[in-house]
This record gives sequence, structure tokens and C-alpha cells, in this order.
Amino acid sequence: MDIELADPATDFRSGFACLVGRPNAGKSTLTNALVGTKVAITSGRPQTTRHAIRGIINRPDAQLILVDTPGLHRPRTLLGQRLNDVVRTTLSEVDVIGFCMPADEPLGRGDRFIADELGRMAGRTPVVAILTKVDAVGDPDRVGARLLEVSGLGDFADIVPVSAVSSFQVGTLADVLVSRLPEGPRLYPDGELTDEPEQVMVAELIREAALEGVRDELPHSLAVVVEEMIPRENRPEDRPLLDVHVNVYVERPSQKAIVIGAGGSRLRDVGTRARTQIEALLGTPIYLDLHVKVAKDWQRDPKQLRRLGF
Ligand SMILES: Nc1nc2c(ncn2[C@@H]2O[C@H](COP(=O)(O)OP(=O)(O)OP(=O)(O)O)[C@@H](O)[C@H]2O)c(=O)[nH]1
Repeated sequence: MDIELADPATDFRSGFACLVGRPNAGKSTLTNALVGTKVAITSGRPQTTRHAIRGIINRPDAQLILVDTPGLHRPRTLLGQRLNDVVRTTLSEVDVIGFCMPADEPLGRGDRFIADELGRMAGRTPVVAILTKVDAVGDPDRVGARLLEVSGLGDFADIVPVSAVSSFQVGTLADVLVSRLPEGPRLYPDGELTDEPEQVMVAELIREAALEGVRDELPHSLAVVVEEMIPRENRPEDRPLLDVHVNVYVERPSQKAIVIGAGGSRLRDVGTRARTQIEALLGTPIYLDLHVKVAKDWQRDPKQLRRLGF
């Protein structure tokens, strides 16, 4: 009789997942919990995807890459507006979708809206329903009832209750997501990731926020450089603050005006959006100091390019 031994080279799984859910569903916190400390964040993109990477889970048996879904996690575009093609494309390109719903709030319009959209993609990308924040619900019966409710929302590959705060079932969730990945080799080498500086990812988040809604006006004219990230001195130990100094470079004064907006309103929005994401990424409150500067024709000037990190 032949005995087949598991061959780690062929059993390895790799692929992409994204977490969706209405605002405040706990996606960012769960991403951080899944990614943990073993894994580095990177702003790099593998050949196979155009999407921003939120984190990578490296395990002996798998590599799971969590990507961002532009739009779906952004409050204002979520309701009252059809999901755009970008979101649909992202969702159809990943191997598995995690649909987050908070256990401590009733299911609502936002959840049903997303469930409907995901239902339309049924059969193409498996959707794992994730009941988040179960630690915030004292009564196990209530969690059970919520799970039942969730199961009625759609045709899910699995339903997993988790708590990112108490780490309850986070590992199980990773197992479930990994089980939906195709067999394949690591898409990112381990070492490369750990070298990726956090600054690059922070800059990428700011760039994305700054480009939101004005992509056509500022195609490739925008560069973001994180000058400094330093912990604020003399803060109480339980209330740290990280000062993040950032320069946003554009090529022309007219572009500077676009980025800043009337009375600075747009830049403030950009800052607020980026700050939320950077705080989730770094796991610490930050003070974001944003400056917009004109670096004339920086794309054509090798010296400037080097200064801007290209
Ligand atoms: N008790 C508890 N609270 C949680 C848990 N996960 C997240 N939260 C809280 O829920 C709130 C929202 O969490 P986020 O991770 O920012 O949610 P999100 O889905 O990324 O939110 P958006 O960025 O608005 O889409 C925060 O105040 C978190 O501290 C959890 O497991 N337990």
C-alpha cells in the first residue's frame, strides 16, 4: 500500500481576502487582530492585484493577503448609492470575502444593503459572515439569536463569531478564510515584508485620501512624503500621541488649490479620513500635520524624484 505524506510544498495556500461591512462594524480592529504582530504591513502590490494591502498573514501553511475595498468601508458612499464598478471588481477578484456585522447592534439597512450586493455575486466569491464584537454582548443567547438572524441574510460559506478585543475565535476565522484560498505559493516573500517601513504605508493612505474624488484632476501629480513620525513628549502613559509630519507634493499651484479646497475644507477632510486609517494601521492615536507644497514638475526632475522617495 502506498502511503501519501502531505507535501508542504503543494498543500500551501495563498490568496486574497477583503473584509467588508458597514461603518463601525469592526473591520479595522479585526484586520489588526488577524494580522497581529507576526506580520508586516506593506504598501507594495503584487502583480496580481491593483488593490491596497491592509495586512498580510503569514503562516506555515498559508499566506493570506487582506486587501482594501475602496468605497465599501467608507461611510458616505455606502448607503444610498449603488456600489460602483471598482468595488464590484475588487470583490470579484479576491478569493474570499469576510462580511462583518457587529453583534452588539441590531442588523440594519446597511447590513442588508451589503448582503444584497454580495448575494448578486453568489457563486463566484465565497462570503464568510463574521459576527464581530461578541465580547460586547454579555448574554450567549443573544449571540446565538444574532447568529441565526445573520444566517437568514444570505448564502454564506460559513458564519464565525469573533471578538478582536478578547481575541476570541480570531485564529478560527483565519483558518476559515485560509481554507477558501487556492493552493499556491507565497505571493510575497517573508523577508521583503518586514523591511517595508510603516512610513510608506502611511504615505499611501494619505495619497489615497487626497486623491479621493479628484483622481481625474490629479492623475499622477501627487506625491506624499512622511517627513517624521515621533511620539509626543510628556504624554500620560495611557494616552500616547504620535506626531506625524507629512508633505503632500503637487506639480502646479492649481493642483495645490484642488487639494486644499475652499478655505482648507478639503484638506481637512483628507486629514480626517487619513488619520482614522493611519490610527487603525498603527494602533495609536496620531496628530497629523499635513502640508501641501508645489514641487514644480517633480516627475521630470531626477533630483526631486529622489527626494520624494522614487
Ligand atoms: N467590544 C469590542 N469593540 C470592538 C471590537 N472591534 C472593534 N470594536 C470597536 O468598534 C468600533 C469600530 O471599530 P473599527 O474597527 O474602527 O470599525 P470599522 O468597521 O473599521 O469602521 P469604519 O472604518 O468606520 O468602516 C471601535 O470603537 C472599536 O474599538 C471588538 O471585538 N469588541
